[in-house]
Amino acid sequence: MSGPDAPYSPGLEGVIATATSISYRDVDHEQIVVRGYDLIELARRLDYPQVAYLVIYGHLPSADELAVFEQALRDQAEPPEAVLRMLELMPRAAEVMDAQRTAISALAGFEAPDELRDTTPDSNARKGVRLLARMPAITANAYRILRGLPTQRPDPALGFAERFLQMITGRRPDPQAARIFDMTLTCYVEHELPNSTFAARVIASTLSDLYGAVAGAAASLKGPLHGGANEAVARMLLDILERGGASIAEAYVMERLARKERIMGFGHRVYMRRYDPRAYLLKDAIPELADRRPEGPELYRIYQIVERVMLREKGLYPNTDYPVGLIYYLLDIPIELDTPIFLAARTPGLVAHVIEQHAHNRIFRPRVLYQGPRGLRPAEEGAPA
Ligand SMILES: CC(=O)SCCNC(=O)CCNC(=O)[C@H](O)C(C)(C)COP(=O)(O)OP(=O)(O)OC[C@H]1O[C@@H](n2cnc3c(N)ncnc32)[C@H](O)[C@@H]1OP(=O)(O)O
Ligand SMILES: O=C([O-])CC(=O)C(=O)O
Repeated sequence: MSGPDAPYSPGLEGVIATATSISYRDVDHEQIVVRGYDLIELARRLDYPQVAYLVIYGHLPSADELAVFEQALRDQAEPPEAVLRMLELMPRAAEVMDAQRTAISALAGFEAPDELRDTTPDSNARKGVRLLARMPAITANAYRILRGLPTQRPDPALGFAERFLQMITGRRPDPQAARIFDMTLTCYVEHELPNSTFAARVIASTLSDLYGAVAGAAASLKGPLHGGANEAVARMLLDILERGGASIAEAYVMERLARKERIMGFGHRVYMRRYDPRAYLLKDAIPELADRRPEGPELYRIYQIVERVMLREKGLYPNTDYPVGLIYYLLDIPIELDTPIFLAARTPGLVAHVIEQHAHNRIFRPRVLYQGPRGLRPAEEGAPA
């Protein structure tokens, strides 16, 4: 069925919008299948660059392939100076995610015109690796520039996650921080067809370029119903702490639910009544990290109470953004960087989807269920409107 007779599904719930061989949320087997592997096993056993390679190229890298890939991520880690200078012109009150998205758009201008418009898998992968390499410096320095801090240069002696965290905090991360940060990046790397990936594919389906598709995905990811939830989680946990801590956590949630407000970091279109496997994995990192900040243990108690109340009252489980909001806070990451980091980590997934869309393209152009008036006529000249 097509056109006005096709069934209408608000929010496209349950609609199969594309075929893909990149990833799939297998609800029945409680697995996130990424290029045939279980994402949770990948996050447990491999480093982020290995998984990023898998997502972009479709197979796990050999030792040589990984060495070349990591070298490319190091060699291309510095964004053009002009992009950073452009960020300096943004108002200081601007949001970091908007600055990051602006920098992504600006990077398109640094590609040779033929390369920018080239939609072949090779060219998209080349551009995608360049973008991924630059994402940490762009993301960390978007924050630093807006907040009047000195910019940081990527340290080629460090691995991807360490390099990223070092530019954010300004100090070399210890092994525990680097390992857990790396694991969060892998958990974020790819997740079937969320709103942001769909946005990227819709944009790519006009044969628009990779940078435009990723910038569009960034705009989508910013929203609190999607990636913006990790920031909202951190702010909520701190709000509960400030208002009295664990002793008021249950009442805090109950009041908000009574007002029909959403508790960020819970619920999911695909998981809805099940635990997001990434959230299940990442929650175990919290007790390990809790003592890194004086308020950490109390925040962890609040975290557990909110989770319990949400399950009891709404039957809803945490999604990935719930543990990540607290983990990033415990790692001394400024809250306004939480969602930009999610986007940086999701870059390989977005690149893979743009490659796939361009390689098997058909433009997205759905229909509507029209509910407006018909048959109206503009007023005759001189007649009252
Ligand atoms: C990495 C990610 O991007 S994961 C998603 C991150 N987003 C969030 O954490 C934001 C909070 N969660 C939500 O708003 C939603 O669960 C979404 C947007 C993720 C999914 O939305 P949908 O699939 O459209 O679910 P929908 O909004 O229809 O919710 C179904 C029911 O659960 C309730 N519900 C869903 N999430 C929540 C929540 N976080 N808090 C309170 N109630 C909720 C809804 O009120 C609704 O209840 P009702 O049937 O009694 O009206
Ligand atoms: O799949 C979704 O809708 C959101 C999500 O969990 C993600 O993008 O990681």
